[in-house]
Amino acid sequence: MKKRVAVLRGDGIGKEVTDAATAVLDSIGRRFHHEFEWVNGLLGGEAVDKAGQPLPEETIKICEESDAILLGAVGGPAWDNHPSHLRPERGLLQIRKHFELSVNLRPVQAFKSLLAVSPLKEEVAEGVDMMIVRELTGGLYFGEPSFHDNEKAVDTLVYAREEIERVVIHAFELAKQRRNKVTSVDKANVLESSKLWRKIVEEVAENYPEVEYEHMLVDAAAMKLITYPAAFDVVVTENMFGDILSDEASVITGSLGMLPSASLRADGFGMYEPIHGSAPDIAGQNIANPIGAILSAAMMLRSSFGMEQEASAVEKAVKSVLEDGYCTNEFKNIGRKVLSTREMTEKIINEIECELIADNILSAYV
Ligand SMILES: NC(=O)c1ccc[n+]([C@@H]2O[C@H](COP(=O)([O-])OP(=O)(O)OC[C@H]3O[C@@H](n4cnc5c(N)ncnc54)[C@H](O)[C@@H]3O)[C@@H](O)[C@H]2O)c1
Ligand SMILES: CC(C)[C@H](C(=O)O)[C@@H](O)C(=O)O
Ligand SMILES: [Mg+2]
Repeated sequence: MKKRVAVLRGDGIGKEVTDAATAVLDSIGRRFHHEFEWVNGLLGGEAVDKAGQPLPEETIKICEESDAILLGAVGGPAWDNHPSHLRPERGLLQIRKHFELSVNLRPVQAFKSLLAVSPLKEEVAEGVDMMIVRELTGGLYFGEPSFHDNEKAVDTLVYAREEIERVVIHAFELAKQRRNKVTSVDKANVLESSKLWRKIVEEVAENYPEVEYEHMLVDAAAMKLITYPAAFDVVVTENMFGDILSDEASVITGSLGMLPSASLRADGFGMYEPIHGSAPDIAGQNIANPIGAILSAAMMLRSSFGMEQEASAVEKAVKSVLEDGYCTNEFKNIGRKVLSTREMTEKIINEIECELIADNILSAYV
């Protein structure tokens, strides 16, 4: 199968981890006889510098002509004082909005081999397998008016029924394929938007009698997420709560660098990116953890291309390298074998290609 993928490496470690993800997918291509055509586009700070805007028209065109989008991360101190329309993060919000990527899936899984390095007690992190479903194109990030001057600052939190319905339905559908439980997180004791959110969750739930659901206020959810994370199956929430809770949940896995994500349009078109940022503190040092980006690529294989076996091969390779005791720099000082970004990527590729050699030997005898 031939697939064309728009690659938006972005800024800082975004470039390093995206290179890792495409290298891993090239090895999947070799093993399963697929051809991935990578088409680079500018996004974020580099796009501001080279094209005068964080999301150039040319990038939109490249993405429109592709089967999926792979993204690194954007931002960095060089652009922190730019006006809002020239901030790298603005480009990210624009691309999410342009492609109507309203459902953002952020799976959180505790790898057994990393349980000992999670800041949480082993018995708390053990068995965690949750899916955070974050609304991605509404809420505070996009509401108007939005401005500040020296005396006043305004952000607007707006949600239309349809925006809430589609993400909540997605969450209940996912729960049906998982453990039949939805936790809807809101702030309905204060926010009007959360009151509508809660009402819609109850309406949708009526169509899913087999799915158990609960409402949880976001402050309590933030606490329960790290004290009793195994209790969560599908967590559905609005844009900003989902942003914050998913970084918090990454702690369960041991590192922010571990978490992947998929941002999906209603017709299945998707953009795939790790949940972390451009990490200026470690950029350019070849020490970033590429696993979040590599697992995002696996989500792309499964969700955009229907390549289940290929996605599993990536996930299996990641798991196996972690089980062999390897890790990246943020896990140093805990007695594991520390690899650079590129070395970790090569180890994962070796795992994938070992299986290729095994397949070849096997087919020679069959
Ligand atoms: N999707 C995105 O493009 C995205 C997401 C979050 C933040 N950002 C942007 O990134 C910039 C930096 O933000 P920040 O520092 O608050 O958040 P960050 O996620 O970039 O980094 C937070 C901390 O986690 C560490 N970290 C992150 N990813 C890692 C990885 N793969 N391996 C090892 N360690 C990793 C960093 O070194 C840092 O200490 C800002 O401009 C922000 O707006 C972009
Ligand atoms: C960079 C920022 C706009 C972005 C967000 O808040 O959505 C990031 O934190 C993320 O989680 O993808
Ligand atoms: Mg975030």
